Amino acid sequence: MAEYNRVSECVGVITLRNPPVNALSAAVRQGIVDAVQRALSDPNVKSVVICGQNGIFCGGADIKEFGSNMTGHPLIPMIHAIESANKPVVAAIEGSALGGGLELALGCHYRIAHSKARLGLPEVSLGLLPAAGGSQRLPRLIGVPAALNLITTGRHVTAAEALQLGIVDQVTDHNTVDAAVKFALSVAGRSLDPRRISTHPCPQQPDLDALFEEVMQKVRQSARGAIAPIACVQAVRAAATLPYAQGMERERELMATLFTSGQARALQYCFFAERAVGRWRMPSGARWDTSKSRPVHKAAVIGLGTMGRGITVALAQTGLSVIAVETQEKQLMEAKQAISGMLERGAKRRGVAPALDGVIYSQNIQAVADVDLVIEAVFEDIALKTKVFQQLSAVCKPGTLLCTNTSALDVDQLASETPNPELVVGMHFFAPAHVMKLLEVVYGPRSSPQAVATAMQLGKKMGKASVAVGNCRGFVGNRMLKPYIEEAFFLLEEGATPELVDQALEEFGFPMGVFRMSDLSGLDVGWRVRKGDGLVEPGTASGRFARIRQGRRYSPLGDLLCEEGRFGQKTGRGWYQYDKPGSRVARSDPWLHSFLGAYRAQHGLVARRIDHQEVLERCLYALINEGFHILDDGIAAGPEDIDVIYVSGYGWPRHRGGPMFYANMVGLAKVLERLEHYQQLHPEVPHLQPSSLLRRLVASGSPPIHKWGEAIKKLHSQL
Ligand SMILES: CCC[C@H](O)CC(=O)SCCNC(=O)CCNC(=O)[C@H](O)C(C)(C)COP(=O)([O-])OP(=O)([O-])OC[C@H]1O[C@@H](n2cnc3c(N)ncnc32)[C@H](O)[C@@H]1OP(=O)([O-])[O-]
Repeated sequence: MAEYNRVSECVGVITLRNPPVNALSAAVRQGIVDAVQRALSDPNVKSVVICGQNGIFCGGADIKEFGSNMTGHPLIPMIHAIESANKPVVAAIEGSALGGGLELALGCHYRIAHSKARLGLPEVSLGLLPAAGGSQRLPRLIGVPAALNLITTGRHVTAAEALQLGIVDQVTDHNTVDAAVKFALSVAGRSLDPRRISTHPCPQQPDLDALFEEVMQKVRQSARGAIAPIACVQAVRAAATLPYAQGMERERELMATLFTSGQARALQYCFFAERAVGRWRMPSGARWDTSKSRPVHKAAVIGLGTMGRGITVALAQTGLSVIAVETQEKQLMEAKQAISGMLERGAKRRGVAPALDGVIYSQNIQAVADVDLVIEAVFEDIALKTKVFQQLSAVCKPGTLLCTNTSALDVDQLASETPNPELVVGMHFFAPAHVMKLLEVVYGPRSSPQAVATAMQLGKKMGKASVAVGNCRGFVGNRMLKPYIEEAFFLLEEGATPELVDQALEEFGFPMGVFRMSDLSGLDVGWRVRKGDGLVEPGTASGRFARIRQGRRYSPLGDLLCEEGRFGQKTGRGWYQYDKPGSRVARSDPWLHSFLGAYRAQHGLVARRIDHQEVLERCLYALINEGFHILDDGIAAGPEDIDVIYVSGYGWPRHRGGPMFYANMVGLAKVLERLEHYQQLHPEVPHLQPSSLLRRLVASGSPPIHKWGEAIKKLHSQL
């Protein structure tokens, strides 16, 4: 797991070998300890180089070990042994040096990085802190402000930035190990005292208290309840104020509280879930590893509204050539200007040239004749989309993949309008499409595995968290959102205010509560859908029966607001009021409160006191319950798929792992019991009726989330 060789007569080279990222497993740690001992005890060896195989230095501690009882040689004394060695040790950093990998490099006396390498301490994103001395060495090396930035954000820096910050001593464009060996030879015999970072004091910093106070405030605000970023600040503060040994003790204490926390478990679950969704599978048995994607060199986007523009930018930024089609000249010109602006701003941020020439604009759908893939992003109207699909089928070369960016329409119905339904998939982007991480790739019963593989591959290329999901109303994300929003409406009827509901959800960790979110996305969107579903009726009727539609409880509150022209931020009025249309600062609206009072009086509803716990249970458990239905229906392949969708597209707090992980943490029996409780109180609300999968999982002993897959399979086979 760590190979030892002697090169150039007198340099001991230790190579970490633990594919794919040379994580510091127990075997690797033992290998390093043994190899260091060998190098130090060999009188012919004058200096040592540590590197990693396959072009990657080290991805850090082995995260898979965290779930079990960690055994083997601990990391901290291993790094200490390297730092206190009496021969120079040089880290040769290729690929990545992350977390424990960078901490290992910081224990070395010198660091040489390849120009393409990335370095960082991303432990915070796993709910941890750099607890192998990283929180104590990095501030000593690069100063408190820069270390705070890196450790609290977990961001990866380029080799160039690492050089500028003083993290590495040299950057090379050539073979890093050769450069490190050469370097190691050149420093052999030099005093190592100034190179032992733990012996340095932290660089002086004026107004240390004010700095920490300011950073702590900022971190608390952005952490939204996550505890690791706060512990990271506390650990760096220890580095700045305490001698090294005491700082290490503080680092250990803080890590101990984080390590066993539910948040760390949730964040590490998210890390693996994001990778697991790439290994997609369909109910037909088609899978990621047996389905070959098609190459996509040229793509087209039809319809250049908000979504189409974002999709065009996302495609162009991957280096594809894109034909952007909009039939109206004025809209085309406006879209061109907007897309160019987005490309320019994005390129500036990333320090690259904007891909302006990659986009060709056209008013004519014939222009897409030779593309490999089309993404249709016209208005959400099945008749219009059907027409576009029929045109595309006539125009495109054989084999072109036809994708629809719909948020809820029937992908299979669209597919049936084309001569080749196997070439049709949904690509559900989230606004703004060039920014939001999530992409739902929707397969219908006739979509070919190759079409799914191609859309998933393209999503990956665009840097999206792509999740393959089955075709149903709302797919996964929006289908689960429906009961969540409905429960929020019902809570208003029963006595809550938008402020109370939003506060409960924001304290839980959502960036915005359901009402602030609706105001942002526009209340008219849901109104249009409800009208299409025949749910909207004139708002004059009163009493309980006026609130039953299609046999189930219905709240017309959202419709009534829309009838008043209150569409949210864009009209300056919605569930809140805003200074002017388009303004983002939501203020409580006395009109809304008296409107709610009058509404309750009209319908004979008596407002009662509703607390945060009820808000969370009603909204979140209703959403989770729908997640169980989705799993039972085979629309999502596993709980990870649902959780990745919610964390990357719906603002679910990452440190709570996603709705299904959260249900697992709360306890399935408790979720079931609360749903049963609310269902008894509200029998006319079907989405509070516990899903049969949830019941079956509880009856089979509530297996842990990583075993649900097996349980679902077994439960299905018993039917
Ligand atoms: C006391 C301890 C203190 C210490 O401070 C704590 C730490 O170091 S905490 C650690 C701090 N370090 C981090 O947070 C770094 C986390 N890692 C990364 O950010 C990326 O993996 C990396 C940039 C390295 C490569 O990106 P890429 O090329 O796109 O590749 P990819 O991402 O698709 O991964 C490929 C496969 O490797 C797997 N795997 C990866 N890392 C680890 C690991 N550490 N362990 C185990 N496994 C790991 C990953 O699951 C995947 O497996 P699979 O079965 O194929 O799905």
